[in-house]
Amino acid sequence: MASVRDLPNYASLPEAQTKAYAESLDSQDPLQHLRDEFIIPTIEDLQRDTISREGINKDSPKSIYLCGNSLGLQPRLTSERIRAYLDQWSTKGVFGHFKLLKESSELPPWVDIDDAAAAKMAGIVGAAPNEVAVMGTLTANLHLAMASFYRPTKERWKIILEGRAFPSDHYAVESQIRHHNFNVDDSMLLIEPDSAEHPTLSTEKILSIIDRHASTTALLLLPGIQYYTGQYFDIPLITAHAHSKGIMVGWDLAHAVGNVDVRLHDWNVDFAVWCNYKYMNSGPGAIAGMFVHEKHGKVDMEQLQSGQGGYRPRLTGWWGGDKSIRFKMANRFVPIPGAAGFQVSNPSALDLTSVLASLEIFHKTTMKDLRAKSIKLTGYLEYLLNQACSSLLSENEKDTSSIKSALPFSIITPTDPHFRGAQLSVRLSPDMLELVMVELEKHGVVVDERRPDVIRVAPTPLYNTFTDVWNFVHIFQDACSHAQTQLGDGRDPADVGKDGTLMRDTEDQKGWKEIK
Ligand SMILES: Cc1ncc(COP(=O)(O)O)c(C=O)c1O
Ligand SMILES: Nc1c(O)cccc1C(=O)C[C@H](N)C(=O)O
Repeated sequence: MASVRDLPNYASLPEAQTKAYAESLDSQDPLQHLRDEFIIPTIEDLQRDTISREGINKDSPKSIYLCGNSLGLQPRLTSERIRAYLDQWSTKGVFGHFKLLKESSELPPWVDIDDAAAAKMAGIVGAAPNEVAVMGTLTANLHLAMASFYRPTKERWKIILEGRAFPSDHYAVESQIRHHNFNVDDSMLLIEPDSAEHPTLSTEKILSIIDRHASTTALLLLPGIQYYTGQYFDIPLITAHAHSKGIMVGWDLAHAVGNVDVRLHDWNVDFAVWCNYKYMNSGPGAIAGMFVHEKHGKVDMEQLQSGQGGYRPRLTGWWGGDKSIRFKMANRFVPIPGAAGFQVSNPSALDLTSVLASLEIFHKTTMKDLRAKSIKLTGYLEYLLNQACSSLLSENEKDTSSIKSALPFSIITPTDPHFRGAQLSVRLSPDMLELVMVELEKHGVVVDERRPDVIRVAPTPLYNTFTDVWNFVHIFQDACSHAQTQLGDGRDPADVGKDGTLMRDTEDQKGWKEIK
C-alpha cells in the first residue's frame, strides 16, 4: 500500500500557497505525462449545447475537471480501440468470436475478451486473475454475489450495512431479504453516523455493531469508500473482525477501484463488486466488475460428477460454464473455477473494449504510484481549502469563540489520508450551494453537488494536476465570497439565476434547475 510518510507538510512551507509552487509540484510529478492520455473537455466544450467540434475555438482553456468520482474522463485510446473493434466486427462478422487476429494483444477474439479484461483488471484490485470477472453492472453483480453469499438461516439472517448507503445498495439488500421471506425491519441493520455534522463512521462503531449482532448476522456489506463522505474504511481490519464472528463480508468498491490500492486477496475479502465508469474511466454505465476470493471459487469435480454440488451455489448462465464444453450444448453446468464461474451472459465486447483501453493506461503505471500521487494531490487540496476557509472569515469572526458557526465551509471527509481516497466532500454554510455552483460552472470547474449543502471534489491522479487544484481553490474561494456577499445582501438564493443575477420564475431558470 502507498505510504503517507512522503506527504509534504504544506503548512510549514510559506511558498505552498503560490501558484508557482503548484506548478513546481507538477513539473516534479513522475506521472504528469499520463494527463495527455485523456481528453479534457474545454470550458467551451462544456458550455455549448452541441458535440460537433466544427468551428470551435481550439484555444478555449481546459475545464478543471474534478469529477472522476462520478464519471471519469475519456482516454484518447478509447475511440481508437473501439474503431478497431468495429472493424473486427465489420470485417469478420461472426468469425470475430473465435478468429485469432495478428492484433490479438489489443483485439482478442470475443470469446476470450472477458479473460483478457479480468487478467488486466486483477492487479488494480489486488487479486489473482481468476478471482476477477469483468461483467454485468454493479447492482446486478451485487445481486448475483448476494445470491451466492447471503444464505440466511433461522439462526443467522441479518445483513449489516450503513444507514446512508448508496440507494442502489440499500434497495438490493432490502429486496434480497424480502426474496428470502425475512422481515426487513429486523433483518437490515443500519449503521448510522453519530451526528449529521460528522457523517463518517468510526471503525470502533462498526466493530461494536458487528459484536452486538454477531450470532444472528449472515452478511456484512460496506463500501470501500463511502460515496458521500469520501471515507475509506479499514477493509482488512473490518473483514477480519467479521470473519472471526462467522460473518461473510462483501465490499462495494464503486468509489475505491482505481482510486486506492486495495488488496482484496490478501485482505481475505469474500466478494466485492464495482463499476468501471468512475476512476476506471470506461464510460457511462460501462461493464462492471466482481471479485470472488479463490477459496469460494473452487470446483470439486468428483462431487460435481456424483451430483453432490461441488461448487458454491449461485445463479448461473452459460458464460459461467467451462469453456471447453460451453458450445457442446449438453445442459450440464460445470462452472469455470474462480470469479469467471459467476458470469451469466456473454458480455458486450464493445464495453469490454472500452474497459481494456482504459486498463492499458493504468498499466503504464501502478496503483501504488497513483495512490502516492493521490495522497499528495488531495493533501494539497485540503491544505489550500483550509487556507481559503480561514481567509474567508472576517477578522472579527476569527476573534470570536463562535468561529465554527461562521465558517463558510468545512471538510467532512476524514483528515487522515489513510481513511480517504482522492475525494474531499465539502459542506457549505446554509444556502450557499446553488450560488457557489453557478460561479464554479461559469469558470469551467466541474465538481459534483449533493444537495442541500455538499460538493464533492475529486482530484484524480491520472489526469489532474496540482495546478488544477490551485486554480479550483482560488475560483472556489471567490465563489464563496461572492455567495457570502449575495446572501449578506438579503437575497433569496432560490431567486438567483445561472449568471448569479436575480431571476424569478423564468423559463431559463427552470431549465437550468432541471439540468442540475
Ligand atoms: C456506491 C455505489 N453503489 C452503487 C452504485 C450504482 O451502480 P450501478 O448503477 O452501476 O449499478 C453507485 C453509482 O451509481 C455507487 O456509487
Ligand atoms: N450513473 C450516474 C448517472 O447515470 C447519473 C448521475 C450520477 C450517476 C452516478 O454514477 C452517481 C455515482 N454513483 C456517484 O456517487 O456520483
